[in-house]
Amino acid sequence: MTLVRERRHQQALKVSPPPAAADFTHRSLFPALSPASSTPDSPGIIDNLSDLEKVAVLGHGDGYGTVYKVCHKKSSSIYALKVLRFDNNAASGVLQQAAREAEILKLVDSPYVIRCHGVFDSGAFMSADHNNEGGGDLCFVMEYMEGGSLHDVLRARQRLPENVISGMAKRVLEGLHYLHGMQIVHRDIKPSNLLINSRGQVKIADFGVSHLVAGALEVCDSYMGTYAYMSPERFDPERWGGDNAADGFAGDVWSLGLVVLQCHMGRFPLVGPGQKPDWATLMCVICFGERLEMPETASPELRSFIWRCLEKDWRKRATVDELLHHPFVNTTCCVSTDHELVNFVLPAD
Ligand SMILES: Nc1ncnc2c1ncn2[C@@H]1O[C@H](COP(=O)(O)OP(=O)(O)OP(=O)(O)O)[C@@H](O)[C@H]1O
Repeated sequence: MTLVRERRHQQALKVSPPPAAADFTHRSLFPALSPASSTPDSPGIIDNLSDLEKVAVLGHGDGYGTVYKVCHKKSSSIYALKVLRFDNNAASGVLQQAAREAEILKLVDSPYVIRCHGVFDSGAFMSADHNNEGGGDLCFVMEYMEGGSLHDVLRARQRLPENVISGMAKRVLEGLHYLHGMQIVHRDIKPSNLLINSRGQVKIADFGVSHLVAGALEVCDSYMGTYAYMSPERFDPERWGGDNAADGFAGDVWSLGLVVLQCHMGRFPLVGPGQKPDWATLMCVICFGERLEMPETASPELRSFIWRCLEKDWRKRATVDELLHHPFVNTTCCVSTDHELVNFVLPAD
């Protein structure tokens, strides 16, 4: 409990940005990202941000980011544009996060992970909305996911039926399998980072806190993502033997298990109904509490799946490979097809 007492002052659900890195400035970040790149199968090559027209605001991130629905004027294709705005005082941790997201997005190419069609470092796009205070924008042109996030779906539907949960879980596992194969640990799997399109495809988004396990992009070990979905070994590495390398993959599995349980229960599972998950409560439940009781309303397959994900000792927790063979995501009659999933998520008006 000493740890709880020591850290009780940290009430926010977000980890603070890492300390400033001496050599990480606007100068070293932005030139590395220009010019924008387009993938070969993008519907139209996006040469310039002025090719895009704002259609609507899709959502806001943690204070630095806004996501717009945009139209590519030449091809009439629709994209999502995530704009991260920095002023001259932007903390270097935020710049690191943005650079990390850009670098990782450039590497990934999977039907289970959000596709990035280009990264721009211009201030032009936001200049109509904001006073130009000498800062800059980092803009990610991403595929547009019409169904929004799983967070939006849960807000509208509360609980999801098991076939929809298993269909979603299977797709997220495929995405994690791909990312982990690239030595990328996501570190922030949560409902608002799982997006759904009009074909019923579920894709992993938001690489702000992702982490390449090996290689030059391993820039910050202490920046870890949202507390609420954080595994015991990431919350309290000393007690649970976290070492920031091997356990990283297991941490993504824990987060997926919590998301799956939340989809079944219709609320965040680690605190009581209506209770806010503050830091101290989460610490107690995740690091010191007993293993969660599996809900009796769930099928044996679902209970077993969640049980294997929420094993507190990361060395005994299921791997993504094991879970891909689990009956919960492999019983044909129970796993929703893309068609069933999209009908549930995007019901006809
Ligand atoms: N590619 C996309 N297509 C459609 N909607 C999107 C897309 N990307 C993001 N959104 C919407 O915009 C919202 C904000 O996304 P953003 O990535 O900025 O932050 P977040 O994931 O909600 O929060 P955080 O900053 O904590 O990660 C999402 O919750 C989602 O509803």
